[in-house]
Amino acid sequence: MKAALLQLTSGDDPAANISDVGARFDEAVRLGAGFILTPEVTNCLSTSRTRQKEVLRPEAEDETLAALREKAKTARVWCLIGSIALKTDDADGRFANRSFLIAPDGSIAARYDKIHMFNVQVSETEVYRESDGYRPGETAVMAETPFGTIGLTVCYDIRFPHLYRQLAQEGAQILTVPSAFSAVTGAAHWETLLRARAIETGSYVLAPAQTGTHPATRGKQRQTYGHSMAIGPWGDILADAGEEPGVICIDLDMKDVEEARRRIPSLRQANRFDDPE
Ligand SMILES: O=C(O)CNC(=O)[C@H](CS)NC(=O)CCC(=O)C(=O)O
Repeated sequence: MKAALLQLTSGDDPAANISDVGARFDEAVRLGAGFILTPEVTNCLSTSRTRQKEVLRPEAEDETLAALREKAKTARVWCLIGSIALKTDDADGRFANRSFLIAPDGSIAARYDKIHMFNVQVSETEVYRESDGYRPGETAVMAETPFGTIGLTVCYDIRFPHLYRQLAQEGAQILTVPSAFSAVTGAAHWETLLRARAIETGSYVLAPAQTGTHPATRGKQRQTYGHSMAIGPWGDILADAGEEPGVICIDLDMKDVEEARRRIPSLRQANRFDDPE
């Protein structure tokens, strides 16, 4: 199975983002991809709560979701929409940061709400409080496909290794980590975190990412790190998209997952530290 990771510079105008991701999606189909993955907040990357309230929609009304379902159906491909920011019925008015797996008939095969919120002071001037705007998810999600079992995660989840170990122990072979990583932490940690999760779990790690300076009609512009990456189950970097928007492709073969886990069986060995008694 050929997988394509789309690297985007989404702004805060969902209509513009749909035409951008649509063009990259078509390019991936032309390249022969049967599984196409998009980054976190494919529909709207914004630093303004006011803007988000104006343009975000509930799941049933979201046009990015509808457009990508239609495109997956027309091309008969699988699609992991890294995430869509959505309105919810949350009492505090918080949004969901939700990842979707779309099947080749256009149906929604799985949904996952990002569990770990990016509440971090990256530097003196760069502070994130994701849980102010988003309601965190509470459950891990896996989905079977004909080319492998997928464990769905998003961005900051990458820093919580127990989630990945649990997904892999329960059968996931491909771990998806769509992201909008900050430029500062990306340079320091991104590649190492992705490769570590692949090595620890003997799994593919597919991380389509946002890149560059994101256009904003309201609020501050944000910078993201780019370097969308596909890591093999032995920890090797199979592809790196660099800093420009674009498409990278790799071949997925679950025999490589089996082989990595045969050589290093740590996934099957006990967590001896869980219970020191
Ligand atoms: O804000 C939105 O609309 C969508 N959410 C994101 O972009 C999130 C929260 S700001 N980004 C991350 O989790 C980056 C993590 C990161 O950079 C790290 O772990 O170092």
